[in-house]
Formats: sequence, structure tokens, C-alpha cells
Amino acid sequence: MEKQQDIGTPKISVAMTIAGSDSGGGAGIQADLRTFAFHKVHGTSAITCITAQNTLGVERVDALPPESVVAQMEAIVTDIGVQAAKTGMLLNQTIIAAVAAQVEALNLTNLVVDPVMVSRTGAQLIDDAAIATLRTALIPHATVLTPNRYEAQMLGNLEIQTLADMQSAAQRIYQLGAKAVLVKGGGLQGDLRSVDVWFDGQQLETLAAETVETTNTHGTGCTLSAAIAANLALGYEPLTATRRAKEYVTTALKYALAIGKGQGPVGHFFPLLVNNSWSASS
Ligand SMILES: Nc1ncnc2c1ncn2[C@@H]1O[C@H](COP(=O)(O)OP(=O)(O)OP(=O)(O)O)[C@@H](O)[C@H]1O
Ligand SMILES: Cc1ncc(COP(=O)(O)O)c(N)n1
Repeated sequence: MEKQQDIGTPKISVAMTIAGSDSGGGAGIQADLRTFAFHKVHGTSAITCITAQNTLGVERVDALPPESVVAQMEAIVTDIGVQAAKTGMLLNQTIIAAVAAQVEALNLTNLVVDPVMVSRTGAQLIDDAAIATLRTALIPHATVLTPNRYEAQMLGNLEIQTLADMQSAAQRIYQLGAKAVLVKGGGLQGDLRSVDVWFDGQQLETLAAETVETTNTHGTGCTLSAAIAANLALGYEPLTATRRAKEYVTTALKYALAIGKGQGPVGHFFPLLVNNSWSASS
């Protein structure tokens, strides 16, 4: 018998998401793992809570015990190892405190913190005690912190209407200790919806993209932070990782999925479209 040729084992980067499950598959863990897969990064997950959710909204949320979240992180990092991680919906103060302590204990360095506190429509998702712990215990560990308009208003303690307001917010929030802050424009009006502002203590950058006219925007924030983490895992510098992630989100928004009766999710796998159809048959 002929000897099988050794083709070797290709190396793959690994990323971890610490976030909630979205039963509708549009945001949370599901969006993060699809984003990692698109970037050819192996995705691992520490689940914080289970949401009963669809394109119309969240019906119910069940938290996992903080010990479970911490154990998932430990199981992943001590065996497989990760080159980058992101946090999404952490839900309550005890989970936030436990995740922050574990980030420190496991010495996670490339960390994207998506401070899921207020929805794009302005509804507060976590209580004040949880926000306080996020601010003091987790945010200082962030390589990139990605608040949306309302989260930035809360963290920066100011109103945001204009590009100048976004710039002030990024500079103020930077004082909380993240290495870089990206204030996202999705919750603003007109073309500011597709503009984000970056501040890393030195560079103040405006990241602008084409505005996509769609109501199917569910999961854009999760997808952006997961794509930043994927690009960090691939070895890109934080600002480059963020620019690449923004390009990905913009294209995914162009191919957003018109499913459900509400806001459909972005189309993570647009390169798989054939003749503008998702149908598997030719
Ligand atoms: N209509 C749009 N066209 C292009 N880019 C957009 C649009 N809406 C949002 N974005 C971009 O999507 C990313 C996510 O921003 P957004 O402010 O929507 O975050 P979020 O509120 O956390 O997300 P979500 O809407 O999923 O809760 C940002 O880079 C933002 O600029
Ligand atoms: C489980 C879970 N996590 C996060 C979000 C917010 O998602 P996004 O801000 O990307 O719409 C969500 N709706 N559900």
C-alpha cells in the first residue's frame, strides 16, 4: 500500500466569546461563532445566560450560575488557549464580577468588551449595580471597548447627538481605563448611523462607512465586537482589527436576512451566496 502523504496540520487561531445565547440566532453567542468561523478562527464560548428571543425582542432570560461561566472560561483557556476574547451580554453583577476576576486570573490580554447595557432603542438591559461593576472591574481590562450611543452616554455622562459629541464621549470614556474606545453610531440619525469614533489615548479617528438602508440590523453590535476579536486573534493591531471588523459588518448588513416579523440578523456568510440566492440547490 502506498504511504499516505503527510499534509501536516494547519495552524488555526482561537477566539473565545463570553456572552448570552440568542434563540433566534441573530445576536449573542450564535452571531459571535458565525463571525469567528467567517474569519477562519476557531470559536469557543462561555455562555452567561439563555435568552428566549426572536427578531421581535427578548421574551425571557435565564442566567447561568457565575461558577459555570468561570468554569467554561477555565476549561477553554487551560487546554486550548485563546489569542483573543470578547464579552457580550453578561447580564448581572455577580456574573460581571466573576468574569472580570477570571479575566485577570487567566491573564487574558486581547479582550474586546462590548458593554451590553442599553439596547439600540434605548432600553436599559442590566441594573445599576451591574453597570457600576462593569465600569470599575471589567472595562479597565479591555483592549477595545465598544459602547453604542446610549452606553456611551451613560459611561461618558453626556448627551450624544453629533460627531463632536461622539469624539468627546470617546475621550471621556477612555479615562475608565480601556486601552481604546470605539463609540458606535448605530443609534444616531442619518449618516452618523454608520460612523464610529476611535480613541486610544493618542489617535482620535473617525471610522466612516457606507450607510446601509435596512431594518434588519439585529446583532450588528455583537458581530462587530466578535470581528474585532477575530482580527486580534489573527494578529492584527487593535485599530487595524477594528477597521477590518467595520468593513465586515457593513457588508454583512448589505446582505442582512429578511427573516421573522421584526429586525432580521445580518448575513454573516455573504460569500456563500450563489446568484444572489441562499438556496443550497443550483
Ligand atoms: N445602517 C447602518 N449602515 C451601516 N453601518 C451601520 C448601520 N447601523 C449600524 N452600523 C454600524 O454597525 C456597528 C454596530 O453599531 P450599533 O451602534 O448598531 O451597535 P449596537 O447598538 O451595539 O448594535 P445593535 O443594533 O445590534 O444592538 C457600528 O460599526 C455601526 O457604525
Ligand atoms: C444574547 C444577546 N446578546 C446581545 C444582544 C444585543 O445584541 P446586538 O447589540 O448586537 O443587537 C442580544 N440581543 N442578545
